[in-house]
Amino acid sequence: MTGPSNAGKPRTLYDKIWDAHIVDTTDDGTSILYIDRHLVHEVTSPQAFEGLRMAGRKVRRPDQTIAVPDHNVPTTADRVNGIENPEGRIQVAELDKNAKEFGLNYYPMNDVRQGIVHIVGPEQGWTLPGMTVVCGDSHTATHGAFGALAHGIGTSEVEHVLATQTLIQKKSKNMKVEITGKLRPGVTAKDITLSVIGATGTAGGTGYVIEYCGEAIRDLSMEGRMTVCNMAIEGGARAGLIAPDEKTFAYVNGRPHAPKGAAWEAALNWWKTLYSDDDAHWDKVITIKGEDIAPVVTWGTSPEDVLPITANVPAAEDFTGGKVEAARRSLDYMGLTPGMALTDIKIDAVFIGSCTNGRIEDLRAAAGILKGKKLADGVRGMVVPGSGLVRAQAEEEGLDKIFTDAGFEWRLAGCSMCLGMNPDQLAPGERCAATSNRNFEGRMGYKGRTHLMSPVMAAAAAVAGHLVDVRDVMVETETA
Ligand SMILES: CC(C)[C@H](C(=O)O)[C@@H](O)C(=O)O
Ligand code: SF4
Repeated sequence: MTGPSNAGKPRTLYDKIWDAHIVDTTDDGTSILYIDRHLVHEVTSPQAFEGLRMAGRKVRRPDQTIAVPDHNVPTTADRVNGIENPEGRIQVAELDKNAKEFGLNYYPMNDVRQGIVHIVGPEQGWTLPGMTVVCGDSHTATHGAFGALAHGIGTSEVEHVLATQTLIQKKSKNMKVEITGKLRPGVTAKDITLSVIGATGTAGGTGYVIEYCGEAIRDLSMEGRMTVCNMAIEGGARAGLIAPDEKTFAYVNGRPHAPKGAAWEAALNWWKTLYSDDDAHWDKVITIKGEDIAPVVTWGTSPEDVLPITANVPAAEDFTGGKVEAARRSLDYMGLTPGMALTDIKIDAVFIGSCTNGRIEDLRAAAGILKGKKLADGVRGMVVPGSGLVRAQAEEEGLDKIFTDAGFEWRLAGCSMCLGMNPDQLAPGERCAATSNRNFEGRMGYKGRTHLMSPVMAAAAAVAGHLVDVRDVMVETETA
């Protein structure tokens, strides 16, 4: 067995967390990592629990395993009977059975703490700096915002982690994405993360763990940092990380499962060592000026199909190689004419929610634009808080009223329309301004069309009835 041997050498944040979790490493560099927190949802866990049961094994650390249904749950009042698809009903019932049988930390559908797994984890203080966090879900990258090494795993790995609280991994390379300086008004964390993917492509991060840094990242709230890390996976990276700082500690402090008293002080001492050393080695570095980032929207069916809202819809010929055909297909699916202004794209629906942008700050930002306004004629809108607690907080602040007055539906927590695994779906051909993270063909409903953007951009589009530059709306509001 080889233990951490890099102490003393300059290391990145990723190196430090990795080294601190090695149980063993073989000669080919494959390691067994200790896993601190294991989140499970209903979609990718039933077979893992079944495998465990068949092997006569138990969950190694039920106290560190957190279960919550999110993908299939209806966001309307009748949660239990509202699950239309039989498979979804079985998945939710299985999670309920497994969570109880194995004694997991469990937030069932009728618990106010239920919500999207990546919103519940941080909210409950399960996600802490320096931890390894895994879940059978690609957007586990979200938790990297706390300076935790967090990534998705497959169902067989879910079973392995359940049984052993460890994971077999090869180390990724180190990539630094620096966003320098300040963001301009109207530009948000979502614009940062989409712009990075626009610059690097969906494969740009393949083989890497990304650390996001720079003034514009430091300036973000924890909510914004989660939005950035959430989409690291869309850029192909294994995980995204942001070094913890005072904002991180303040967010974590006092959460139900955060350490308390002397344990808090000890944790804080370790967390304060979690940054990349000055002369640490980076395998790839990308630098983007914060002031160069504009509010962006996607025009195609891949998150890399992204442009500033001031641009026109591109033509397939604007691309090279395999991207030409991909762009042609995207444009055809999205029903767009090359050369038309992005702001001329009319929408039928607006979805504000998901693990990318379903937190309280996102709802506040959207409500800020929607206050005293109405959804454009013929446009339907849905606001889906990321958790029951986000929903309660929003109601306390009167945000629900702003949304319903504007004509939006105010729903219960879940993945909702982000992934049409539940009753919330687009109708064929419907075009949606969405705050989620994937614009794949049919994801939000058969033949549905998705344009990804920030909450303020989605809110502005809701009022206009077409994609619009939120900065124009902000100017109107200021001068009104
Ligand atoms: C269902 C789940 C496995 C999937 C994921 O891994 O990301 C989903 O959350 C998604 O966003 O597509
Ligand atoms: S909200 Fe969307 S992206 Fe997030 S876990 Fe649910 S389906 Fe996946």
